[in-house]
Amino acid sequence: MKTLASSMLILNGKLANDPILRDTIHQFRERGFDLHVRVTWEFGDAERFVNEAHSLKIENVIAGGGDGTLNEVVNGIFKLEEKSRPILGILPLGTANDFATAAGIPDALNNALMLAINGRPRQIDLVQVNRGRCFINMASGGFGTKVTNDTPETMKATFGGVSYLIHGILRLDKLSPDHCEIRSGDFIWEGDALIVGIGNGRQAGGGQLLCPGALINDGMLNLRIFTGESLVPTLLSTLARSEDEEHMIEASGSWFEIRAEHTMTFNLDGEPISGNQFSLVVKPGAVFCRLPPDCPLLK
Ligand SMILES: Nc1ncnc2c1ncn2[C@@H]1O[C@H](COP(=O)(O)OP(=O)(O)OP(=O)(O)O)[C@@H](O)[C@H]1O
Repeated sequence: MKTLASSMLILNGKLANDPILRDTIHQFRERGFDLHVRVTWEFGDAERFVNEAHSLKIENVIAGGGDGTLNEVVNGIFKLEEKSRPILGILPLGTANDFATAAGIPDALNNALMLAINGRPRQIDLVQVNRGRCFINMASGGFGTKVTNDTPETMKATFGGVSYLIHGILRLDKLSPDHCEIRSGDFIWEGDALIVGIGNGRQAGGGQLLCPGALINDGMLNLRIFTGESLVPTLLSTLARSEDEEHMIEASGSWFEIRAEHTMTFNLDGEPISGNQFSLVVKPGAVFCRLPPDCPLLK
């Protein structure tokens, strides 16, 4: 008889007491699933739990939270020796869940948990930044990043994903474009970037479709730059027409380098990183992830 694979759910502590989640986990255990749960309290916990799962030889590690929790779990997995990396599962419980949404992970808790435990594992790319942390979904810079990083928790709790947009519009006057140079192979661009999206996945910042053609198993990154010196008119036209070619630059490559004279902030799956030089390199097929059969992010 085939034994069920063991799984560890690494749950963001903000969500630990949700009664529906508690019920769902109990139901899975009653059905015979070997499901361990660990709850984080702060940054760093998720990675420690990944290490624990690895030493217990647990097959599936499930990120239960938003994009930030997913990023921490992915980084924990990436640091392990490639051959013994556990399989990633995703239980989207955050405010935005940008990666999970674009990947077609079901909203219903029990369906998402079943997929995370039993779905078909697919080999997907990660992206390493400055030879350090990885992201699975997207590096976004400029307007979108400032908004995502500054959006207050109370606003997220009240308005959900839309709060990023509301908060951004409320503080338009304080935002300015980033002057930078971006290159990859033959591609080189220098100018004022309003928003920079470099995607393994497709959307960031609570539903902003920055890299609509990106795939997570093609060994490539998709770049989209929204340009403009005058923030308000450009932003408004960009929001109104997503195919505004005059203000949009696109490229793809297996790596990108970005240089800026001033400090720029990039948001890697929800976690900010600041500096004036960034190198982004695809790590092809770095992790196995359980995804829906019709996942739009797979080629
Ligand atoms: N118990 C906790 N309470 C508050 N924050 C926590 C806790 N445990 C971990 N964290 C931190 O929460 C951040 C990740 O949050 P996560 O992305 O999962 O949720 P979110 O912000 O609601 O989601 P989203 O990014 O989709 O808006 C990480 O920086 C992590 O270190």
